[in-house]
Amino acid sequence: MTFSSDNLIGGERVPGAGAPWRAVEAATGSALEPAFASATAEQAERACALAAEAFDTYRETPLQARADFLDAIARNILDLGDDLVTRCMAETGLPRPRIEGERGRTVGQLRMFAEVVRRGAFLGLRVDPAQPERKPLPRPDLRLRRIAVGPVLVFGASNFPLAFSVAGGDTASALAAGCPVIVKAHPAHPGTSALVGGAIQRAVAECGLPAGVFALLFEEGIAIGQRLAADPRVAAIGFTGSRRGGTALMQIAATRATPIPVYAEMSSINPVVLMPAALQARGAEIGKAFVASLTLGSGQFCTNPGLVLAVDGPGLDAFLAAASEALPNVAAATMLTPGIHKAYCEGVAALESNPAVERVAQGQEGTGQQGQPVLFATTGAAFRADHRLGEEVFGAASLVVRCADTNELRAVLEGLEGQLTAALHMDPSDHVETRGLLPVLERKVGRILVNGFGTGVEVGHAMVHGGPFPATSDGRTTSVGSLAIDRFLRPVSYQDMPEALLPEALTDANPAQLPRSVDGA
Ligand SMILES: NC(=O)C1=CN([C@@H]2O[C@H](COP(=O)(O)OP(=O)(O)OC[C@H]3O[C@@H](n4cnc5c(N)ncnc54)[C@H](OP(=O)(O)O)[C@@H]3O)[C@@H](O)[C@H]2O)C=CC1
Ligand SMILES: O=C(O)CCC(=O)C(=O)O
Repeated sequence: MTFSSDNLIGGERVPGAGAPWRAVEAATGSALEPAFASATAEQAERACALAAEAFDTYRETPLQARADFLDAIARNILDLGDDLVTRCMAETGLPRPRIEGERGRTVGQLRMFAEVVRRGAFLGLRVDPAQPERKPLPRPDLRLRRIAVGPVLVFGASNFPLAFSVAGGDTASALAAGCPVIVKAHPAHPGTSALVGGAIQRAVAECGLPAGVFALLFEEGIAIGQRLAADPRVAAIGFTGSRRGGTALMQIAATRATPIPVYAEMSSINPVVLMPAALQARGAEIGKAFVASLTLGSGQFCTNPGLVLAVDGPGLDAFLAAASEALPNVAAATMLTPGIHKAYCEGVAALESNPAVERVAQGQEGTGQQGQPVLFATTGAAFRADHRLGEEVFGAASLVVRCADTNELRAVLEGLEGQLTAALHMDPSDHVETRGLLPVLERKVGRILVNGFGTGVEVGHAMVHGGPFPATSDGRTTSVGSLAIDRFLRPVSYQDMPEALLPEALTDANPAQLPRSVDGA
């Protein structure tokens, strides 16, 4: 399979400059062709200029045309066929079913946003007709719509090379909102990024859109990403990755002459709360299911269950026994990058050396860049006394906290940082006790789920994949599901604007019959 390793800017392929670098085959560590060269400062500047130039045209494209564009991207990604799957497997070490499933999710996500665009409800149209006779003062005519915020900078994630990367949720929701997108490809999967970027670039041309609607820049390092984040033409940033990277971008965005929002998804340990009746009835069954979720994708999910909380007793013992039986059967799996593998090994070593922590079980030993799954346990008191025990170890490691009673369990929850998810395992007789925990969980997490695990986010209209800091930089929103479009929209109100100058959707005729509220109804 051959493909261009050039940056994609303004409908053209533009070779980068500087020392060439190559993708690494995750399983073997060997270099993969072709060589990539990082984008230059001038190329970043050009991508921003073209995005700004395209903005006013793109945001006013008819909704049907914008939806067709999203559908065209989906089609072009599928047309890449097995070339995309095999390259992605090589670069990430993730198995075929996972990559094929993720491709389906990516394409489905684009099509969902196409449908959202066609329906038009995202525009949030509101009309308050004038009341010239109102006393003591007449009321003006007010009409509101939401417009796109401007060019959006997206950082592809290492752990979801398709669904959270070049054509992932951030890109799909920004394009749906009417924002041009500049992607900084993750250097862990540049070939995958090049293939998907080509699919988007072709869709831009096929749909007759301005070429600045999409750009893809490669970089091994952070200088170009930081330059793009600081560019005055960039209006918002989408990011999935480390807390360090996310907070660095938040800092850049907040200290620009014109600060902009950063939607960064960062670290989360996703508490799993095992309620007493559920534990007593099926502790062993939950233990087995937990191991499956913990080790999925070598644990490289931000929704990975990194913390388990329960009141100590025979039910928890049964859970631990089942998990300890299942875990040694799990093979070590290749991790995404040497850096992520190293960080995982260091995180595990820190837990191993903590005197308040015991290792309960581990999976099979790995070689090279493979991560060995591991399960630890500690007490509620120890967990509350040492904040390091609440830090994310990205990979298949988890910590069980034996709580003395429900009060201690609640105190542990109260002490947690913001999280993407919390999973409750409970039976009907646990309802009263669980009700008492819900206000705490609502304050701490973006999604509360019952009798399951958070890995494998459903892409839908009622999904929240977000949460208070540090799970994300802005807990008021989501990066998965149709609500993600709200991040890239801003309301504009038109007061006493002549009908001839109003956006079509706000005219009395409303020719496309888009949904809108009148006087709040
Ligand atoms: N919560 C989550 O969803 C995820 C968390 N992680 C965590 O992140 C760790 C590293 O994984 P990785 O995916 O490489 O995440 P990083 O945050 O290190 O990198 C993500 C992207 O952001 C860029 N970047 C990183 N730091 C900066 C910065 N200071 N300024 C500008 N750009 C920056 C990277 O560039 P470049 O690589 O070129 O330097 C890369 O393109 C993992 O071990 C894990 O702990 C990772 C994936 C998902
Ligand atoms: O669990 C999922 O499906 C999504 C996880 C995720 O968003 C991530 O790991 O970055």
